[in-house]
Amino acid sequence: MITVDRVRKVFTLKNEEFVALGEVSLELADNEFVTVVGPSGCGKTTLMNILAGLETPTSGQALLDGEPVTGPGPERGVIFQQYALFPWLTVRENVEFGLRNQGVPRARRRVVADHFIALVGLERFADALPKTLSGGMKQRVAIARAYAVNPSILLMDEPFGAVDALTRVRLQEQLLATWSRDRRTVVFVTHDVDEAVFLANRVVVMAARPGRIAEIVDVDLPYPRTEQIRLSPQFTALRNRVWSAVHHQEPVP
Ligand SMILES: Nc1ncnc2c1ncn2[C@@H]1O[C@H](COP(=O)(O)OP(=O)(O)OP(=O)(O)O)[C@@H](O)[C@H]1O
Repeated sequence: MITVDRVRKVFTLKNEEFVALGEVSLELADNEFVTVVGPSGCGKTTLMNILAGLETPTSGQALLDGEPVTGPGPERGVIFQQYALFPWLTVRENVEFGLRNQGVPRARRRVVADHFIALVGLERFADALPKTLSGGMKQRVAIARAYAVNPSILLMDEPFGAVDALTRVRLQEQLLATWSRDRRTVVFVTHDVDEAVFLANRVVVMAARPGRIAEIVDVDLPYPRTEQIRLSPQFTALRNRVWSAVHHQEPVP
């Protein structure tokens, strides 16, 4: 279980304090798929960085199964938009990297890496260096690399932001297929309300100034999420509800 317990994050810039996160509290059960949406600057990335152990809260804490998060850990796979690949390693070597750290034997590493490279549709580029790939392709390598080490928690911050619309739908479907086969906890930040509703069993809507949770919407649509579900009136109703929670926020005086 992930617990966010009264987390506050204040940044100080030129002696001015900026409250990126007010008191945010949230509990995520194991194997939940939670998406986080909200206007720019509402603290989504700050929250993810705190869960990833890359940033410490000013007060309050994040806990994993009751243990405070004090840094990154192998049980948390991180896929952030800015999360860079190693430029001197090929696609396959990048995907194998975490497995190598875990001491997985060479032959097994290759099988696992090739499986996830195929899952993101990059078989033909397994021996290529990152600099020869487009932004969206690099992001797919980062996804394959995170999946390969099989973390129990996936933290994804706008992972599909840089990919084209068609690839995006394909990656959404693959992510859900992987998650359905092999459930794990996913926290997924997006700007895209449709994506938030399509993927999640709960959508956390955040508001800005100070960053806080505005509303949590349960998405009681069955999995697998099919195109039929995407086109259903229930989906549209939920999407409209999340949309208005994001776009019609009362400014804080
Ligand atoms: N290291 C930092 N120093 C100072 N201010 C920061 C820092 N990191 C974030 N902030 C500020 O905190 C606020 C929240 O930033 P954050 O990146 O978490 O928002 P976000 O919801 O992810 O935004 P976006 O959707 O635009 O990525 C922003 O106003 C940002 O300027």
